[in-house]
Amino acid sequence: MNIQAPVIAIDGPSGSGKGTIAGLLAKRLGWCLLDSGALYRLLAFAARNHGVDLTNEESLKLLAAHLDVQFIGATDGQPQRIILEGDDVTQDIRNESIGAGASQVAALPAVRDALLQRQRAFQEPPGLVADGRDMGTVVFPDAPLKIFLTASSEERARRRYLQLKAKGDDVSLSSLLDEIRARDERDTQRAVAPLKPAADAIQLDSTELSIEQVLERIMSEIAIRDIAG
Ligand SMILES: Nc1ncnc2c1ncn2[C@@H]1O[C@H](COP(=O)(O)OP(=O)(O)O)[C@@H](O)[C@H]1O
Ligand SMILES: Nc1ccn([C@H]2C[C@H](O)[C@@H](COP(=O)(O)OP(=O)(O)O)O2)c(=O)n1
Repeated sequence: MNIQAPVIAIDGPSGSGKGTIAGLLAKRLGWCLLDSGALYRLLAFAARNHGVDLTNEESLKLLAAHLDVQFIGATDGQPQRIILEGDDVTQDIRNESIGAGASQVAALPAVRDALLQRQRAFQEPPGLVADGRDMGTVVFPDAPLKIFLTASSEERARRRYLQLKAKGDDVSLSSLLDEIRARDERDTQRAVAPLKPAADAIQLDSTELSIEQVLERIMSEIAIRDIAG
């Protein structure tokens, strides 16, 4: 019998805290981590470097299928690093322009298809924490725990503002709010794998919760389901 490693799927809109929570959970459980949004960001970044238009579905599909990327696991004090074609692009892909490009290429069915198996390959023992938009609905529909993490758009823009400011980026709160709303609109309205909670997802609004409180809520759901051994 082929018993697959369990998956915890964390989906939700930009700035809801998915990446932070997924990274902390993976560390606490000693599980693998899939930052699926990074794949779409990497594709947008690679397309820009190779002069591929973000509407050219055929070329983007080829680029996605051959994306030369390595995820180097988090070590104590160091987050996961992402290497594209030999270069460390961990920071370069974390800006709103690449986020918007990622959202644009992610609406193309051929691109999603080309990245599907690459995402499923992350499902390895002892388990996987996967964050994105369609982890619970499309990529890992059998995940024993699905979280749909949200927060108000104002709170998400505020979080992103503080995050980018701390990195030294020159950003404005009002344009970040506009960008977050535009991305929500594109991600929820697209025809293929739109951002929406799986029927069996637990919806968690983190607007008034700290990172630690969100983590504890999810840890208690893991304990109830007895999925982490
Ligand atoms: N519950 C929370 N309360 C306050 N800040 C948070 C919370 N969750 C995440 N953050 C912060 O918000 C920012 C965006 O979080 P991130 O994990 O990148 O979101 P996402 O992956 O959903 O886009 C980060 O700087 C993170 O530290
Ligand atoms: N599983 C996924 C993950 C991301 N995407 C798309 C849609 C998002 O706007 C972009 C960027 O995703 P990412 O999770 O990195 O973005 P945020 O950190 O939430 O701002 O990629 C997707 O369509 N499906």
